[in-house]
Amino acid sequence: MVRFSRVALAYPDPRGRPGPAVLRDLSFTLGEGSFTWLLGPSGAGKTSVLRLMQAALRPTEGEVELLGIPLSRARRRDLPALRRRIGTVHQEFRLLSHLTAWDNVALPLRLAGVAESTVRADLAELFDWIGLAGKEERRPEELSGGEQQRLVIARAVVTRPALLVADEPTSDLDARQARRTLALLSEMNRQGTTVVVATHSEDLPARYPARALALEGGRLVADG
Ligand SMILES: Nc1ncnc2c1ncn2[C@@H]1O[C@H](COP(=O)(O)OP(=O)(O)OP(=O)(O)O)[C@@H](O)[C@H]1O
Repeated sequence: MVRFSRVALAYPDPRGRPGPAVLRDLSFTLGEGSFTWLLGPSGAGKTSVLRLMQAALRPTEGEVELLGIPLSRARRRDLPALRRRIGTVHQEFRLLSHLTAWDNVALPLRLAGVAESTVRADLAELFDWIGLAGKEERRPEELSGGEQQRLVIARAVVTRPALLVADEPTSDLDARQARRTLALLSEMNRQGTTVVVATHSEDLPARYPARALALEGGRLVADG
């Protein structure tokens, strides 16, 4: 499902030359249907790993294979189709403020050309699932932080991605909302989606025991 083989990553410096390596010699495999925590202090490289998992970047060295596709061999024009099979939940919500809750979640389906009758049926079910039935016409600013985050999760899973990647999805939420968000992610996992969640919280992984990859200085320092 996800395979990193001796991956190194360096961002370009302001002159376009490779800067220092922020990921080094990273190798691991995540099986289909697995749930994985990605742990490590700020700057350890968690977001960079997730950006590789979203096919938003290619590694400087080594290979990243996503859903059976090695990024080194993927053509640029094939990447959008691959990215559509990967759901992402970011630190910042990135909801579109001028659209209603309903239209934010409907957007990925409408962009994919899904019939409006299917959109209606799928979204009605999703709004129930995230506990936002009755708030479909609100704009993001009229929802609480926890509600907005659940909306982001609905938007990430509405296309039924094979892989769901979440970067600090609970960092701005209180403990109750954080647990609720995690419950949605683990429910997706129980239904077969491969899930990866980056966090620097120690509390959440203790609550949802699963494999944990720990990064420090761009290297894998623990896997268990
Ligand atoms: N676009 C970029 N250009 C240059 N360097 C970057 C870029 N993005 C991240 N870095 C550097 O890469 C290293 C790893 O950053 P990354 O964001 O992956 O870590 P992180 O573990 O997700 O941190 P945090 O928990 O603070 O989000 C850091 O030293 C950071 O400064």
